[in-house]
Amino acid sequence: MPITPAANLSLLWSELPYLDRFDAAAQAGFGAVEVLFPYDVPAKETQRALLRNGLELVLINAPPPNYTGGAPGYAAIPGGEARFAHDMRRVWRYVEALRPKMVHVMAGEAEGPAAAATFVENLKHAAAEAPQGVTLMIEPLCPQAKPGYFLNDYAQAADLLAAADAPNVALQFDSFHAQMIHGDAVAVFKKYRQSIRHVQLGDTPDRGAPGTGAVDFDALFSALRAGYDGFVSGEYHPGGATEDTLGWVAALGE
Ligand SMILES: O=C(O)C(=O)[C@@H](O)CO
Ligand SMILES: [Mg+2]
Repeated sequence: MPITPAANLSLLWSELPYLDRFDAAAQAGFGAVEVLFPYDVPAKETQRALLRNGLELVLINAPPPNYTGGAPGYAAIPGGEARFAHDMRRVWRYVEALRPKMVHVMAGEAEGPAAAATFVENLKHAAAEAPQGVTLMIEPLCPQAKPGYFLNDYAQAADLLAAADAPNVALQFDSFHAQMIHGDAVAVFKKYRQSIRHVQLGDTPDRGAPGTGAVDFDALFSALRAGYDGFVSGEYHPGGATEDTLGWVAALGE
């Protein structure tokens, strides 16, 4: 599969009602989209929006459904195993209807060895019950965007992936978080390339569109073209009309 651009419909076209964003993405030329939290509407409605636009769904997040104000996941919370298992049952129902290729499993707010062990066990269980063809993703989130979040470093993610040791658990690389955490998103991409199965784009420090901040996108896109063949999703705050921020789609292919 070549590099395929995708639009994150939780951040792009956020001024439109949720279901209208699918139409806007298709009109802008996208064939693939991702949605962080599709749980506020029945899966059938999202399914219809995908179908009427011929769009492929790349990724959804594992709950919490109440992301705005709710805890950012339970996978790494010691004692939260039952809640995690309950959440995953809901995720699988949405996966069955929407057929995303990937599910980002959110860790939650925690720290220390017990949290790491809990995260690994929960990932193993979820990986064993994931439908064929669905990959579970883990993603380090920077403290500036997600204070207290357990998974906040790419070396930590590599250790967790090694401990989970499952072929359907992989790393989600986000240029915004990688640059904020480690200061050089390109170096992070190259170092962890073998574990990366999904790429998201945003610039620092404000999570703006590619080209508005400090990430070296020329170098990142060269590195992607040199050996990455998955989806590359715009996950940033457009700060205006989304259509005016899509120069990265053409630049990816140059
Ligand atoms: O915040 C990000 O970056 C993400 O990719 C989300 O999946 C977290 O909800
Ligand atoms: Mg991301």
